[in-house]
Amino acid sequence: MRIAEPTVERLVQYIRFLERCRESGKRVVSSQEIGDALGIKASQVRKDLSYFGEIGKRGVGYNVEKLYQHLNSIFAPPKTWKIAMIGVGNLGEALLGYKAFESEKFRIVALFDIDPNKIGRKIHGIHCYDVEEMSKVLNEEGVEVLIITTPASAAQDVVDRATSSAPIKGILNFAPTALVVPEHVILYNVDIFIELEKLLFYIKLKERGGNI
Ligand SMILES: NC(=O)c1ccc[n+]([C@@H]2O[C@H](COP(=O)([O-])OP(=O)(O)OC[C@H]3O[C@@H](n4cnc5c(N)ncnc54)[C@H](O)[C@@H]3O)[C@@H](O)[C@H]2O)c1
Repeated sequence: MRIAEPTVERLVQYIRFLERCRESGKRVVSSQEIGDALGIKASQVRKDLSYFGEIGKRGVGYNVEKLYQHLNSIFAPPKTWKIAMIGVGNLGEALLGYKAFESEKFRIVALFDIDPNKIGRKIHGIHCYDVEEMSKVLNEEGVEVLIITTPASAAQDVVDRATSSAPIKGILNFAPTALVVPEHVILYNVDIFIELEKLLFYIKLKERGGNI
């Protein structure tokens, strides 16, 4: 089943919101409440959730636990994805310090860098290896996903080396460069500046009453 990217983003938001509901002991939630908390129309929430089968009753709301388990089962197969990060500079370290990485669904098991001051050290509790050891470590650890936070100039080379020597399935790339990856690898680019440009564009559009 092909799910549009904005839908996937909303589903992730629903899961996060339901996590908060579970933590606070809330048992039932309505599409209106979910929508209000996330700034999404209740009709959109109902549409998204009905897409995966009827899991709520009209007028009664959704059982938080059931909906949470249901949405999670769409996203995370019952395994912990092993991730390696390549390039542990300012951005890499900031990401490693981000609480969301403490998850049952994925675990960063190895870091790689070329900086002798980082190699052999633990950063946020994770061992940093020499990038030259990448092939060996990726295979030993069973890494399937890479996060690329190297300078743009180094990204393609590390990706080529990793994908040609280990069974990598997906790459989350932060380096501002158009990476070429083998067909079996899913590449996802994250660029905060593109997001910011988009935001500024829409602010301008709104200020002009919808006209460019
Ligand atoms: N996508 C975004 O929104 C976003 C935001 C900020 C930065 N960036 C990009 O993320 C990347 C990292 O930014 P930063 O500020 O952390 O830079 P940084 O210079 O602080 O860190 C880069 C790290 O990569 C290491 N490195 C260099 N060459 C390497 C190689 N061949 N193999 C392994 N490691 C290597 C360096 O030693 C360093 O630790 C850059 O490409 C930057 O443009 C993206």
